[in-house]
Amino acid sequence: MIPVIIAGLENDYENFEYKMDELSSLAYANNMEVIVSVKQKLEHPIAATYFGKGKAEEIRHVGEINDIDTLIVNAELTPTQLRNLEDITGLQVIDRTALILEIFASRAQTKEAKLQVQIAKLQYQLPRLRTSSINRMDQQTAGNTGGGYTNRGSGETKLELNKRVIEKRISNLSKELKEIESVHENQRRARERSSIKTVALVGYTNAGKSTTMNGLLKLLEQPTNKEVFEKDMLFATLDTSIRKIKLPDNKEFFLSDTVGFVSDLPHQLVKAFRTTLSEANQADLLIQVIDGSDEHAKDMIETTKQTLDEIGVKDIPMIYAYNKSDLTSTPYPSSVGNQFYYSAKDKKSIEMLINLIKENLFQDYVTHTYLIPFSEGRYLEIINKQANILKTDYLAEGTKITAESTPIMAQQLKQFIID
Ligand SMILES: Nc1nc2c(ncn2[C@@H]2O[C@H](COP(=O)(O)OP(=O)(O)OP(=O)(O)O)[C@@H](O)[C@H]2O)c(=O)[nH]1
Ligand SMILES: [Mg+2]
Repeated sequence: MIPVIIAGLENDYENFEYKMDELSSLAYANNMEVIVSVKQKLEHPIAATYFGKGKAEEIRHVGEINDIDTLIVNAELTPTQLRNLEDITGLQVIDRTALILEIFASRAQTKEAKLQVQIAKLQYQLPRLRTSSINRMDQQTAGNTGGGYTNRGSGETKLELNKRVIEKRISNLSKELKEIESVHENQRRARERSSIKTVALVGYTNAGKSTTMNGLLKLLEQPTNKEVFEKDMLFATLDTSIRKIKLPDNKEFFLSDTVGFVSDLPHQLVKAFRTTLSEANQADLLIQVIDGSDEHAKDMIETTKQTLDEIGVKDIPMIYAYNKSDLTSTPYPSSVGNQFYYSAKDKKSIEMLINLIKENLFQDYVTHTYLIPFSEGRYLEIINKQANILKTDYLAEGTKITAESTPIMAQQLKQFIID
C-alpha cells in the first residue's frame, strides 16, 4: 500500500463527506492508503493552482512531516493546475480521473474492456502532453543540440508529432473496438427480434449486481448459463454479461449485468464505454441494486440517477432493490411499491425478486383456450415449449389446452382459439 494524502474543495452544492469517502475507497482500490485528508472551503477552484496557494503549501508541509510522496485531488485538474500543484507541493499529483482510469486499467480482462480503457487513457493524456514526458524530452533535445531558437521550433514540432501519434493510436484502437462492438450489436438485434424482454441490473459499483445475477442463475439451475465474476472490490465487472433466464412456467427474459457507477465517472470513460453502458437503454425493466447497508446509499442512488441520465436512459420502469439487508435491521425479503429489500445471497430473496420481475415484465401476457386438432401436433409442441400451460383436456377432436403466453404467440395460434 502506497501512503497518500487526499485533498478536496468543500462547497455548498456537493456532498463533501460522500465524495471524500468515495475517493478513499477509490484510492484503496488502487493499492493506496489514505494517511491524511485535507480540505479547503472554497466555492470555486483557483484557476492556476486549484487550491489556494496557502493550502497548497500546507499540503507540502503535511507531505514532508508524514513522509508521503503522493497527493490525490478529488477533481479533474487542468494541465496547468496539475503542473503548478506539483511544483508547489513537491508531490506527485494524481487527479480523480487518472485514479479511476488506473483502476479500470488494472481490472480490464476482456479485449473490449482493455480497448475501451486504453482509448479513455489516451484521450486523457492528449491535452496533457506538454506537461509530462514531452517536456522532458524537449529539454533533452535542447541539451544535445545547444538550444536556441531553432531548437524551440523542433521541440514544438515534436509535441505536434506526439499528438498526431496519439491521435492515430486512438483512431486505430477505436476501429478495433468498433469491430468487437458490431458483434455485440448483432447479438443485440437478434435479441430484439426474438421479442424476449430484457431486465438490466444497474447501480453503484460493489452494490451486489453480479451476486444478484448469480443468485438467479443458481436458483434456476441453468447449466448452460455461466455465472459471472463477483468480488468485494470496486469495478469488479467492466463488461456486460447477458444471460437468458427461463422460468419453470416457461416465461423467459434476458438478464444483463454490467459495469457499476461511481460519482462523476470521467467523461473519457463514459465515452469509451458508451456501448457497454448503453445496454441499460435497451432494457424493459431496470433493477437498481443498492447497497442498503452503506451509510451513503442515498447519494449512491443519486449518482446512479445522474449516470443513467448521462447515458440517455429514461422512462424505463425501475425496481429499487436494497441489497445486503443481512447487514441491516430491515426485515427481508420484503417489498413496498417499487422498493425491494433483500439479500442477494438469500434464496427466499431471489424467489421474491423473480416474482417482482414477473409482475413487471409479463403484464401483457394473455390467457386463451385453444383446441389443437391431432393433425396439428407441431403447434402443441410450440405451446409446450413456450407457454405456461394451465389446463389440458384430451377430446375426440383434439387437445383442448388453456395456456398463458406472449401476445405474439397467441396471434400465431389465432385460428385455434376457442375461448
Ligand atoms: N453481506 C452481504 N454481502 C453481499 C451481498 N450481496 C453481495 N455481497 C458482497 O458484495 C461484494 C460485491 O458484490 P458484486 O456482486 O461483485 O457487486 P457488483 O455490484 O457486481 O460490483 P461491480 O461489478 O464492482 O460494480 C461481494 O463481496 C459480495 O459477496 C449480500 O446480500 N450481503
Ligand atoms: Mg459486478
